[in-house]
Amino acid sequence: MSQSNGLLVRGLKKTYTNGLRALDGVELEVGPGLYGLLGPNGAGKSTLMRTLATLQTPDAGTIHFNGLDVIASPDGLRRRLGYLPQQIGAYPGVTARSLLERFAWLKGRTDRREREAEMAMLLERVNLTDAAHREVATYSGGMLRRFGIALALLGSPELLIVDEPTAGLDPAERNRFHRVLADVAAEAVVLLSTHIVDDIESLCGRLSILDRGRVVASGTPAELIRPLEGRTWSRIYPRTERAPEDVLNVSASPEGTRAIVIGDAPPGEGYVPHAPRLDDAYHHVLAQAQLAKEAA
Ligand SMILES: Nc1ncnc2c1ncn2[C@@H]1O[C@H](COP(=O)(O)OP(=O)(O)OP(=O)(O)O)[C@@H](O)[C@H]1O
Repeated sequence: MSQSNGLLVRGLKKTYTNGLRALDGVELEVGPGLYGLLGPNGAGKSTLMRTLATLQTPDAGTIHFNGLDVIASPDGLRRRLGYLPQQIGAYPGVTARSLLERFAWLKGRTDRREREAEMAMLLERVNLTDAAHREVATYSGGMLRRFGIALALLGSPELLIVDEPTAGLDPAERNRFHRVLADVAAEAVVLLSTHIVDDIESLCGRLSILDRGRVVASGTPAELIRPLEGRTWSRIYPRTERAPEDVLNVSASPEGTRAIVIGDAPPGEGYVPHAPRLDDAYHHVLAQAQLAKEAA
């Protein structure tokens, strides 16, 4: 990718004052559309998102967005940025409409007609037109998330950063939220951070996996799954039997525990071919990263 197209991150490092190294040389290339950032708890996703959103400064490395040097000119990015943090405030006693209006003012929308037109368009886009006169504090988790998107989209950002958006949402709200994001991604670069693999698999054309402050894999879901094709096997262990722990992935199933292993042949009695999914590739990449760390 050229520096003038999308988000380009090189060698990004951040160590907190307590000595914790949260970013350890992050390399990332994010083009137009929806890009996923996946990683276990503590991998550094939020630190990376806050740094990209210019809310904290890195110790080293570079960030460019559409040719702009973000570290040298954070205000230049802020004008083009929408950021949806993990939590948005509840603002007791304030309706969604009036809160949106206040934020629109802050974004420089001083012309009343323009402001009203943009607000109406955004409320419609996130499906909250009918609920715009309700207090934000009375919104459900899903409505709050969608309202957060409307706030983040004020000023038509070219880059939208979304941190852990669907935790705690019911499936219908989650789908609705995904549709809004996919819609936005038709016109902007959208970076979505989560530890929910299914969200990325169903939404993102490309993704990176972050582990201990480093990007350990990047590609399309199909590219990340490909090395496992024809090499994964599964077996359900009934509750009376102990499932092995040193496998690629273990999960609960109604009949017991499902164990998934990698190998060129079935590892033993009762194993059947398993069609690998992004979840398996994710565990494989993390296990490889752990082995590489131990060998170093
Ligand atoms: N302000 C801070 N001071 C010290 N350590 C911090 C600070 N913020 C985060 N950390 C630590 O940095 C590491 C990365 O945290 P971060 O929140 O970026 O990870 P994450 O991938 O977003 O995790 P999660 O999915 O749990 O939100 C963690 O070990 C965390 O405890």
